[in-house]
Amino acid sequence: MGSSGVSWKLADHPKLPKGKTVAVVVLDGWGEAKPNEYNCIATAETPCMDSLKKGAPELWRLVRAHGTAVGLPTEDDMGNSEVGHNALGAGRIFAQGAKLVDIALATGKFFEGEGFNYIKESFANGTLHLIGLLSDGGVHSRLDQLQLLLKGVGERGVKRVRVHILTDGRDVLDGSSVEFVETLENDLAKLQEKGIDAKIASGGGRMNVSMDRYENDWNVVKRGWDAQVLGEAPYKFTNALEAVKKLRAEPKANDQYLPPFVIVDESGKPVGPIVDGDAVVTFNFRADRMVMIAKSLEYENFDKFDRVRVPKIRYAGMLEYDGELKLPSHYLVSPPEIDRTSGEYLVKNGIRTFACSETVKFGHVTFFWNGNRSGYFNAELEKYVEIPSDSGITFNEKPNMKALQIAEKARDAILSRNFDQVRVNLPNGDMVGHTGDIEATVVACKAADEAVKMILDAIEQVGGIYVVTADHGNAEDMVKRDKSGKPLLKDGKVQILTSHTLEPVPIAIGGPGLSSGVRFRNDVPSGGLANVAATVINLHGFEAPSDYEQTLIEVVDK
Ligand SMILES: O=C(O)[C@@H](CO)OP(=O)(O)O
Ligand SMILES: [Mn+2]
Ligand SMILES: [Mn+2]
Repeated sequence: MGSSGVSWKLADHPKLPKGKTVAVVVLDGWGEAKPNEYNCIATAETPCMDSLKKGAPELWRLVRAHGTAVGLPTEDDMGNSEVGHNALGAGRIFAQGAKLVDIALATGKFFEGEGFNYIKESFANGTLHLIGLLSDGGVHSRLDQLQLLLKGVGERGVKRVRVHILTDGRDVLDGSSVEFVETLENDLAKLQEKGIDAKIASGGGRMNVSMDRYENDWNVVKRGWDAQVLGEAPYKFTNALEAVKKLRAEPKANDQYLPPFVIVDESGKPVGPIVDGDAVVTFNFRADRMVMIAKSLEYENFDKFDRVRVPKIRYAGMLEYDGELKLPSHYLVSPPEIDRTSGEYLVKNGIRTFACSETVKFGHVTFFWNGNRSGYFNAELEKYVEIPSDSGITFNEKPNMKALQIAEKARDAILSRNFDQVRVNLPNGDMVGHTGDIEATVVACKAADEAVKMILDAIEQVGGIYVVTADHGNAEDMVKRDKSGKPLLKDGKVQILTSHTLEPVPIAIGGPGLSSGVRFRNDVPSGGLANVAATVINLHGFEAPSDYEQTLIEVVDK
């Protein structure tokens, strides 16, 4: 037993040997769907992934990657990277942020906790600012939760509310921002009827304003700061609906990338800069794209950009966004406590681990994989490598991204024989899929397939084992469909789907180091991403902890 009372020692697997190099490849946004013109994976040349599927039927299968299989509230919730990598790494299903906030709101605990009491102190003399993604996508935030929050603060003495909206178009259809703003304006009007001064104060597209992640581009957060805190932005409007409609009318405009704007009164003064004595809530529950803004709002010493004026505020996150950094120090709902992840077990059993991706997904194979924990468990046994992503472009401009460089790093790590597990995330299908550019997404899928090939070749050379899977769907379906599966039209054109999907994802295992007789069991038909951890632990020659979701493999005598 360790000092924490956890017994970290894993039992030897009765049949599987230790000492094989295991490559774990996560294709981001790579689901399985019928081939058709909107399935970029099927359209793309992907000889490597095709051969895994066709080559060994007992070593290829599908696993669930959405809804309750990954801890989301309902089966209508698409998967996403956070919940997907959490499940892959943790081997168990934890109720995720979306669900935890739902429960806290339903039971009323939301309004009784430390975080809420803290911000409430500003209600009498200050303004409450709510900053977050205005969307019902359910990946980072949900509109109905924002509505309940607004109603709740209205009933608890708030006098002045300012909402700083970030438009989506990534987890929901492009163009849907207009309806979301209309809905929000209605809710604010209800508060106004009760005598509460409630308005939208600023806005901008999520990829352009505030929601950067993994320090890819601090300018994104700065643009948000300027609009939300300083009340400065290149565009000024007297009303948010007009703002979104006018900005969308620009050629090539798109909800994800709307420029920052502020709402001003008749005299041209911004209606809601953040000032001393105010309270601020970032209402996204998901962590990755809130860490940077949280730092800018909370840290006294901060040098990522010039904040110009730093108001004394009471700030709370919807959730705690980084458990290691204790960031932010106040939050409304406690995050899932994801403990005893496979990464921690394996390192404590001597498995030397290498993990790599490019910036936009680096935290996925490290932070999310390790249960939302930053840093190493044991720096002597682990190495995490981040390849800088391109910034300031949309990824359809360079759909190959850094797939090749990631694969080269993985190859070198495998061939060095210094690592027992070499884990990567290949972002292409997802990041390019989110742009809605079908041609570019086809190129992206080909690039990801080539990267997989390079890693599998290296595994071949060292006599290792590979596990190739994905975290959720995206590139396999690029069109919005009706219930019967037919593409939905709007103004005579199909509606392009930029979001993730509800599709299952493939998992393939193999390689010269795989013991003969290993095959997928057929008694785990509804297996999901959380079953992968036990599978990988087995392939390293150990039995998984008994409370992990069961392994997907068995070893039959041959
Ligand atoms: O870009 C993101 O933040 C989400 C979509 O909102 O994608 P992923 O879960 O793949 O990171
Ligand atoms: Mn993903
Ligand atoms: Mn994505």
